Amino acid sequence: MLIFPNAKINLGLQITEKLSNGYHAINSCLYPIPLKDALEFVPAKKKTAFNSSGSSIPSDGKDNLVIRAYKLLKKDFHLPELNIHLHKNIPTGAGLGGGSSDAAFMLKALSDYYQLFLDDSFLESYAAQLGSDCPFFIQNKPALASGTGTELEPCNVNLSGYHLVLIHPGLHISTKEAYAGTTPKEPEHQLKEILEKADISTWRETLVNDFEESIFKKQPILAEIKAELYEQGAIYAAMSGSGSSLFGIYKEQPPIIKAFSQKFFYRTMSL
Ligand SMILES: C[C@](O)(CO)[C@H](O)COP(=O)(O)OP(=O)(O)OC[C@H]1O[C@@H](n2ccc(N)nc2=O)[C@H](O)[C@@H]1O
Ligand SMILES: Nc1ncnc2c1ncn2[C@@H]1O[C@H](COP(=O)(O)OP(=O)(O)OP(=O)(O)O)[C@@H](O)[C@H]1O
Repeated sequence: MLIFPNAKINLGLQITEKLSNGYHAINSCLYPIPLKDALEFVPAKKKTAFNSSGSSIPSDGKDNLVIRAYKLLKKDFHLPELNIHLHKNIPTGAGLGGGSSDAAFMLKALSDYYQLFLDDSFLESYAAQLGSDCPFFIQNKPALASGTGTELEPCNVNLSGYHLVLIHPGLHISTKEAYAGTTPKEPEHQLKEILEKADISTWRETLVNDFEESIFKKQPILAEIKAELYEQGAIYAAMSGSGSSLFGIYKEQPPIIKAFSQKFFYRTMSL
């Protein structure tokens, strides 16, 4: 079976409280974008084997999230051994949810391929065990995430027809460290109101990623990239997730920003 896990961007990210378990309560809209990995698996005659190609995956000392997703289902359902290949296109540690997406797509694909007939809420409960961003990729539609990010409700925001510029300057930011550097606070604006009622031209003033303040202080290049995205005509620009990717949303296909396209991961896509 061959599948194409896509990435996400965050539209707004409000960090509202530090929880007793060390996690943080957030409000954020997760929005799918057409930047994809490729993931293939076939039944194996011998023990399960995993290999990957494309961009590198820094080891975090644990199994790859694809394997962790497979083991999670195998524990509860009788699944055969597999040969698995993952081709990475989505930069890691980039705030794009690439690993989370790979894991969620693996759960969905195994349920389909082996006819487990697991519904979305069941799959989301498995995904939540793999990471805060994982459940979103089960339904993979614009969603308002709250709690630690695993509580999802549909978000009626539609960016079809707009163009996106995505820049990853190659800074791998640990999500854990990013959260540790923030100061939780009550949000000034209701995310749902901004996204579902306010015109996109107002987002620049109200749609904030709370990670930016602390991360931009440590990595000023990120603030420079965001400013240049606006300089080039973005209606809205921000860092995605805990970074370090930045994105700009444009009405028309924007010019290539050569200063960045020649040295960073740089993609433009239609939404
Ligand atoms: C920044 C976001 O990507 C926004 O979409 C997510 O909140 C993070 O999702 P993720 O990368 O799947 O994060 P996880 O792998 O679940 O958690 C990594 C680490 O980030 C911190 N973490 C994560 C989520 C959260 N709501 N509060 C946290 O403090 C915890 O220290 C956790 O150990
Ligand atoms: N299939 C995978 N793809 C990418 N990273 C993986 C994968 N499996 C495990 N990882 C580990 O998970 C870490 C985070 O991966 P992921 O790409 O989800 O985070 P991210 O890009 O920072 O997205 P976000 O911050 O939005 O969650 C990587 O640094 C890597 O060590």
